Amino acid sequence: MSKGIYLSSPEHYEILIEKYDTWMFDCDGVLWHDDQLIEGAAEVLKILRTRNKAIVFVTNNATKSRKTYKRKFDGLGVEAYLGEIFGSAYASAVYISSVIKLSKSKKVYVIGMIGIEEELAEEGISCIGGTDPADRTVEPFSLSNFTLDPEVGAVLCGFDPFINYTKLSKAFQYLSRNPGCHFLATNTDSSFPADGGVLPGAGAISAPLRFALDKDPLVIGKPSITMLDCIKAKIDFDPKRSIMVGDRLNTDILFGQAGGLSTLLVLTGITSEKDITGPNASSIVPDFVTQSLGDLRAAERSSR
Ligand SMILES: O=C(O)[C@H](O)[C@H](O)COP(=O)(O)O
Ligand SMILES: [Mg+2]
Repeated sequence: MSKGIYLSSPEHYEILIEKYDTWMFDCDGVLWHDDQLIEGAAEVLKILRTRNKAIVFVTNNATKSRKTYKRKFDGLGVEAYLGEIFGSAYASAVYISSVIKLSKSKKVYVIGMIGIEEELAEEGISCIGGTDPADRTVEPFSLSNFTLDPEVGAVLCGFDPFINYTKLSKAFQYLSRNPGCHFLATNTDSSFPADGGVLPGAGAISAPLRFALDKDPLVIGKPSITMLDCIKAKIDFDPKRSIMVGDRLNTDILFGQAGGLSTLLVLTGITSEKDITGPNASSIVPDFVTQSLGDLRAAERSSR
């Protein structure tokens, strides 16, 4: 089973940089862990910009809006522009407004963070739930205290560290009692690489709802082509001259492959060596593999 071309020499990295005009980067596990930049990542982005490469950031992390991500990049001293940033909260809000075309009189019940609320507001879509303190209760949920809001036309579920039985029960009411209510998920990553280890991801937040409803949501984020459509609506690129750099096989690499891009897997996030070699290797095979994005700094030395 081919396991992708392991890059190791400065020449390898130089050839790779020369070969692609558009570089799409996953964020968690590629550029950073939480607020800790991965060594060399910022330098590599600088090298690519000096080589006139197009840069796109594509994250399934729905906790932040594009504007908040721009502030995060600024705070970390990493050059980035709002138009380069695509998060699953943004893609979900665009999907609801432009594809579903949810009436402006309708609302979205949100399981998730302020990133989703801000992107929905940008699209002129009202929402309830989300960061509402009333939903963050530890009190048991009772239907006697619940009134279904007839204006809720969609439930959008993203990463929510305040997940609880109340949030799940309210979402369950909207989805089980209104057959026309859309069930959407920003992404279904099972876990994510945090600073210091791995934590349950957005997929672990929506899993109880999927089980209770015996129904899967429409997933907006990687590997869904919906996320790529959102990028294509804003950025022209030639998939044959583009590469997707990610740390997760079943989101980032599948996303790149679905879009006809080349793919580079880095081992600084979720995927480790044992996932791509040996008897239990995944059937998802990236084009290229390297330990860390920072390895591409070596290209500079070979081009001197
Ligand atoms: O759990 C999540 O929401 C995602 O796993 C996490 O945020 C991944 O973000 P990405 O690696 O796509 O930047
Ligand atoms: Mg990642």
